[in-house]
Amino acid sequence: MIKLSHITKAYDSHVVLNDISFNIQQGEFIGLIGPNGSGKSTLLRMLSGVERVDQGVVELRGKRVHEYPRKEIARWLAVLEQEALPSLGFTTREIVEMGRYPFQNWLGDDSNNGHQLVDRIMEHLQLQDIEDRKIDTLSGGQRQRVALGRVMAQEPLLLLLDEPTTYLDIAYQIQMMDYIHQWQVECGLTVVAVLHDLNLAAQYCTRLMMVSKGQIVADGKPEEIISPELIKQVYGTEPIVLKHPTSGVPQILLQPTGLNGM
Ligand SMILES: Nc1ncnc2c1ncn2[C@@H]1O[C@H](COP(=O)(O)OP(=O)(O)OP(=O)(O)O)[C@@H](O)[C@H]1O
Repeated sequence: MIKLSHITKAYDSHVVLNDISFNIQQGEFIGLIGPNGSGKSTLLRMLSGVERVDQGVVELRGKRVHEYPRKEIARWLAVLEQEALPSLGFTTREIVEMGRYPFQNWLGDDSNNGHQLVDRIMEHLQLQDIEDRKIDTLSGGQRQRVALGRVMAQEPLLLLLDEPTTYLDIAYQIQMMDYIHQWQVECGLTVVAVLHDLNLAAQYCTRLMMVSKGQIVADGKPEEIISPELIKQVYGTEPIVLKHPTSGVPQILLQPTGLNGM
């Protein structure tokens, strides 16, 4: 699905991504984790093709990302970013319908029964009660559900997410990740998500890539990546790592440094 070969990207003379290579298979749920400023969002922008690499090659489904016309790539690649919704007076339903744009002809007709799909998504994400509300009147959690509805309407094969749970309370965080996980499992969706919350990342991702100073310093299953040693090496703070009592995945507890030795 995704093949990166020797990607390098610099802004001015500051190297942000340094010789990154990896492959991602269809159906994987990848978490990009790592400290602030390590290059995670930049890497996501290289994957979606909105920014060009300086060196190296990004291939999606066997073809260089920049060789795809934008409308064609939008039929199978969707990006969910923070605060990416337009706010100029659109309703919830209108925003979700925008996801169908890549499938419409010049008359605005949808080639694939898009209306029924939008109805199902509105129901699945419990958006019917607010379908006529302008999105600038919604809460942060509701807006994030609407943004998810729009990318679901796109029916992508590849979903790129940048911090999908920021600003959400714990119930909405779990709900959001559950929706995405269910979609990934049922439809064989490939997901690449930038996540700061290492506990959510370990719960939902099949594979984690730790980004540090523009390089992938570790790549593997959550139980291989979430270790006190690696986290200390990369973040400079050493957590306690425990096994989740029901799922068995590693979970971290932070240790305030001022309490050490008390
Ligand atoms: N358009 C840009 N112009 C100049 N520098 C940039 C640009 N985009 C990113 N950078 C720099 O590249 C580095 C990596 O940024 P990036 O946003 O990819 O990191 P990140 O790991 O996603 O960070 P965070 O976790 O804080 O969101 C940072 O030093 C940032 O300032």
